[in-house]
Amino acid sequence: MTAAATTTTSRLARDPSSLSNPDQAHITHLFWDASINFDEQLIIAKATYTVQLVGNNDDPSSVKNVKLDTSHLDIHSVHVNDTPATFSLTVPDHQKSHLGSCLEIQLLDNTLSTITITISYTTTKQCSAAQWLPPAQTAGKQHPYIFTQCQAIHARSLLPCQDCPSVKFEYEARVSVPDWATCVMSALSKDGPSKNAPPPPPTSNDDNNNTTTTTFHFHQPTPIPSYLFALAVGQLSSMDISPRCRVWSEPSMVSAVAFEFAQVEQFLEVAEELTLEYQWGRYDILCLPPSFPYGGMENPCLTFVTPTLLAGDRSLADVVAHEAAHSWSGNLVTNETWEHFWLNEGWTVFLQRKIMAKVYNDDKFFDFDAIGGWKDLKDSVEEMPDAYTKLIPELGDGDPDDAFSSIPYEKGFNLLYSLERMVGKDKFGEFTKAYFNEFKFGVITSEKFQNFFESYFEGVVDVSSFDWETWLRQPGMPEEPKFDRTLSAECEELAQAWISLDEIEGGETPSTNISEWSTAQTVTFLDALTNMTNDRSKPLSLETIESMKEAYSMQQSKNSEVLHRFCMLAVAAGDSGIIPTVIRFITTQGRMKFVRPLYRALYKSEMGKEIAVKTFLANREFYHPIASKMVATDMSVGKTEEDGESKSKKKGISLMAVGAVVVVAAAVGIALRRGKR
Ligand SMILES: CC/C=C\C/C=C\C[C@@H](O)/C=C/C=C/C=C\[C@@H](O)CCCC(=O)O
Ligand SMILES: [Zn+2]
Repeated sequence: MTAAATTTTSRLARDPSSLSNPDQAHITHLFWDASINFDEQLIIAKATYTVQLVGNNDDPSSVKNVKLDTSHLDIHSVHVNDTPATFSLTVPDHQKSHLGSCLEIQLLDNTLSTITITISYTTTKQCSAAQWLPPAQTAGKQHPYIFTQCQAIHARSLLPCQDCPSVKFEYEARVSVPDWATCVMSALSKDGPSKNAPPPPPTSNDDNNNTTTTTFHFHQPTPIPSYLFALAVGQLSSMDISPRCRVWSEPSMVSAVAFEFAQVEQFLEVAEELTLEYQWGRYDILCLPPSFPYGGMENPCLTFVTPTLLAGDRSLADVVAHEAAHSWSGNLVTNETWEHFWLNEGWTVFLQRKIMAKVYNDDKFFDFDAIGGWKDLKDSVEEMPDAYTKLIPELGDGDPDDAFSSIPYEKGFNLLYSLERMVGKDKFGEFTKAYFNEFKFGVITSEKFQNFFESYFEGVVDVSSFDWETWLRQPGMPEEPKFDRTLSAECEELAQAWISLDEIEGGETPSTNISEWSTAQTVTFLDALTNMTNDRSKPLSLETIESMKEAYSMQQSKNSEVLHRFCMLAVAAGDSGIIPTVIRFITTQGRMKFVRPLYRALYKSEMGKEIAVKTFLANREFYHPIASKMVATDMSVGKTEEDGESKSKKKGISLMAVGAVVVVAAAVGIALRRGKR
């Protein structure tokens, strides 16, 4: 490990998203002993932490307490060095409920620099990190399922921790589950004959409920921040796709998942050429049930992905390239606080585009994909408050989930792209390797990044003209770079042709045959068309939408990216015929990238406002708690159904007056998920 590897907490910026005190003490190791109780939908756990005390002037005896983040945990007991300890939980601030309560553990007469803290606790129904799925929400329909999503600050609802990315710890885990289930974690298995083998059923015993259980064992020897702690338990199968890569999913999907992500070994090899050797041993992929709220989550050793990537033709596998790239940017070099999130995501998008350009053997793909990213950036800048359009957002004690958008991804990418253009590709390639090598196992801020860049190029290239201040601290869009539009031109021309048809009465339907186009081309066409309608501040007409349906049948697309974009255009056009398709789409998968804009668009439209609220209320249990919270906020729906109704009524929406079409359409979602198609 390099010097950056040591977490020198005294020099860390204060993290506004955590109530813990890492400047006084930090966790270096966790042993997590947990039992998954599907009947009660809770986790009963004992967490044992090795904690290094720092204190004032490096005097451990000055540390009076250790403060940990928790959220809705039932804490049963706390021991310090095997002796019962006094602890208290602060009352959560309702204005900042995402921060949870601080667990303060008193240290008495301590002179040791390293102590052990053991906490017995149980999670509760309010655990925002976990979604407990009933059998009906799984592909197999036989058994329940649980999965977690901790980024950004949900780990505290799963275990007491220093829920700030600046604190990195190794972990070991022993997880007891029903004997039909398999447990996977963001770690290496200790159960197989070798660490690479799928775990055989390890030990069996009877727990208190007389259910036969199996215990799985894991270790994560590379220190991780709390947001990368992850777990899934369900009926799972696996298939090897390379010596270090295996896919996991419910049994009926595993071949499809193996086919879709077969390129992952190649992604890793290209990423290694761009950065440095892969550090995590294994790179496995878990394809989750459809309510997983993100495209992918870079949990170390085990990326989590949404099944909406299963297009059947590998056309959406760039999300896996993205998650694989996080093995360096984010997981190895980690944003010190969430205000520097762009360093996780901007770098990851940059590496992802380099990887895909190499895999497609086409340099021009880099700009082609960046053009799509530019549109996402524009949309986010229009939608988000100014404070969140800065690359270093003013997060304060606001909820990081509220600040999440494409901005850190795409503005961050464009900052790196401008730097690359300034110094040249070759030099930037060398800088990339130097950067990951310097900060691996450590944490990074925007200031550290700027300093490292400037000193790296000192005397080599004049980089003094780069306007860091505007890039990092000013709101809004950066200046648009001159992207190479060779690959996008045809897609943009077709979009222009549809706009012309839309504007000229009796015009000709464009004749371009797109049946052989790649998904990326189709998506670029739809993005360009959306951009053009936004620029002229007028949606497409109903006639144009009808002609598009006839020409391309995108309303029936099996590709989630294509279907999503077409649905957005049709809703904006006021096409009530698209509503059943939209409802089916937003009630059979819970990926926020698709679900949130569609709910918002429906909610904004005259035809869809009541439908949106009613559909959400009828299906809210289907969504992961994070998605449910975000959609509810987007539509000002309250926490409970009654609350939602009263809030909606205050906004002038009568939920009683929902038409038959709405009820039928909402039922479609439920029936489809129950497999009644
Ligand atoms: C500037 C914002 C500051 C902090 C926010 C950090 C995390 C926020 C949070 O809401 C978690 C995000 C997790 C993202 C996981 C995966 C994404 O790459 C998915 C992107 C969308 C998709 O493809 O579905
Ligand atoms: Zn990412």
